[in-house]
Amino acid sequence: MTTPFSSLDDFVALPRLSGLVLNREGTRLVTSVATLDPRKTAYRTALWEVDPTGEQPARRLTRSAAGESGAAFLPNGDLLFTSTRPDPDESEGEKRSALWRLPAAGGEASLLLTREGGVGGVATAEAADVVVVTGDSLAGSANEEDDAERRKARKESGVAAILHTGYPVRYWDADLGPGEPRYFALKDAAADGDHPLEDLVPSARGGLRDAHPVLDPEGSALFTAFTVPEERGSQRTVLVRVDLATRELAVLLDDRENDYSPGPVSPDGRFLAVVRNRRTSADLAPRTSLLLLPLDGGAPVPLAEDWDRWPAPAAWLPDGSGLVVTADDDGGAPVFVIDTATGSVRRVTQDAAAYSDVSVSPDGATAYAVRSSYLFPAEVVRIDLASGTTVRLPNPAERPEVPGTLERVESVGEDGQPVRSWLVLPEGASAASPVPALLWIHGGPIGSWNAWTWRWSPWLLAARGYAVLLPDPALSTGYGQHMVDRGWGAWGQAPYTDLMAATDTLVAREDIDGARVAAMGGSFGGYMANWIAGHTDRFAAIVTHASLWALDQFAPTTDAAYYWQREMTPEAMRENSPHLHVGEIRTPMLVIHGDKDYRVPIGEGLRLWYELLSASKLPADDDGSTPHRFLYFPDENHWILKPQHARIWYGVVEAFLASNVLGEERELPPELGL
Ligand SMILES: CSCC[C@H](NC(C)=O)C(=O)N[C@@H](C)C(=O)N[C@@H](CO)C(=O)O
Repeated sequence: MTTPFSSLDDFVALPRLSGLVLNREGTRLVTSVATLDPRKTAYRTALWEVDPTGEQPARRLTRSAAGESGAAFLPNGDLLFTSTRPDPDESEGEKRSALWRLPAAGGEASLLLTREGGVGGVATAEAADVVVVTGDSLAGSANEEDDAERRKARKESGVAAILHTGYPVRYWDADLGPGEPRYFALKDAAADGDHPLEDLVPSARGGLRDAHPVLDPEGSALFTAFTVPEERGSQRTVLVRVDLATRELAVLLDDRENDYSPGPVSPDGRFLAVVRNRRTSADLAPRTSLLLLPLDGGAPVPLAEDWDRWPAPAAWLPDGSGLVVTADDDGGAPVFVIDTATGSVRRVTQDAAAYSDVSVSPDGATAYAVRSSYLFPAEVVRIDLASGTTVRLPNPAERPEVPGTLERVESVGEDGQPVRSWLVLPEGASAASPVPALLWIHGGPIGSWNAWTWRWSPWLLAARGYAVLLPDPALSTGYGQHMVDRGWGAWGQAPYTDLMAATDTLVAREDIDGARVAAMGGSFGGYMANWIAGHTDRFAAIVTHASLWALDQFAPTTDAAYYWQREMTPEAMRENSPHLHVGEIRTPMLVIHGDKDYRVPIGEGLRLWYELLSASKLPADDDGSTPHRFLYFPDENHWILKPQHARIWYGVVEAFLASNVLGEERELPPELGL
């Protein structure tokens, strides 16, 4: 069967949907769809409208070469979005992200706000014409004019230097500073004319980094996580309230045992749902729980404290009787409703899919969400909150047909813990015709194989005849706190033995050829791939993407050193570091790394590569030849995002597996110039 997964060109051209917002009346849904640009070298995002009734086909709302994102409705139905499209009133404007408004009544989108430091995100109040935008200002700028002048001076002098006094200095793939995130109030966004900005937290410093404002329904206050620096390069996030009229900032929750971030405000404005993340240590694994914080000054009350899942709050029921949440659960992330009076939890959606971006209709009967699974990419659905019946609405794109089947399988860890996996089987797999297989290990490590990702598509391998096992070993979410606790600070133990147990179950199947099995992982999954390489020879090949190699080097050089240093003592780093086992590696390895990876810095990939060639049991020969390969992306980050690079990534992985697992040679992508 030919599907889009048979051809890498077809695969990268599949449209990718994300995000969903609902207007106040519950009559309009807007989502984003990324498609290839005409040169096929970048993705371009446009906004699409999806009919909540399911009667009309989806229709495209925006169209520009720059693309659009960050959709948010105003109470009057106008749609705000961000875009770097050109300012129609400036012939030679610089390309920067600005705020645009598409009128509910129809017509062209107009430019609402442009500023030198750009517009990052936008938050709107449900019942008032109040908008808060996020955007960068230089740390020393007194106001918008001053900021524009300082930026100009910096640019004209060609100075890129940044003087730091604190930590962190980088995030993901970007240098932090001298710009810092701020929140700006923009009044009367629905009206024409100028919209002066008010800097709501001028003393923010780095406090609003990686935070998102949540507005109350009346637009009188915003709630946000605020990062507070601590001694020795550490930090915590506290919960703050900013009064939009007075700009007064009040700290609502702050202690050294937890990080806090805001969920939605109750419809009556009396309660804030709060996510509490326990501060980790070598002995204490992460734990996520919910609080209801009375906004009249009362003490926070835990919600559904005994529920052994980690909820992400999405929306309140309009009468305040329930909080709609999603939570990882056994290879999915269903929608649940928590009764706010009793804390009892009711599962709403019943399928094995992962839900996100949930909003609730004004009558409280219906929810709308984005849903995906390993069978289909993200799509917009309508959910009957009483029955859980879920309907796929007419979407901007059809589901791509997949070349095989998906099964849920179980194995047993050394301590008796059930270890659950998704198994992708290619067409034709049978006892008479057993197929080669790939163990694909997820990252995080706190996470789960429960949603479609474009970066890790098992179907491309299935289309080439491989079975792909996607296991959730120790440290995975959706199986209770114990599953996380049993792997915490001991990555080379239960996570590794769980993966081996899952592999044992895989190769015991009659439809799998146990002699032709490879292992692969990215990021923390790459760490596990490296650990596997030094501890077993059972795999014919190992692919390790953006992987942690030498933990004592990784932990202080990653962009969030404090996070990993809390989990790993120096002794735990020694006990769990793959680089100390390089001398045991007898398996051909494909190392992949992007130079702009600040999460797992390139030093990990460089050192792994040199140590493989110089110190493994498969070192480079005296003529320099080696079974190992290093695929290096000078301009990609932790993730390989450019469409043509994704094509190269999958092409090289496939050729490496073919050579080492199947004993077959494949042509490498010609763009590699070999
Ligand atoms: C403040 S660092 C938190 C670790 C972070 N965790 C998650 C859930 O992503 C992380 O970036 N871990 C990486 C080492 C990693 O494994 N990332 C994976 C999973 O997100 C990836 O594919 O990027």
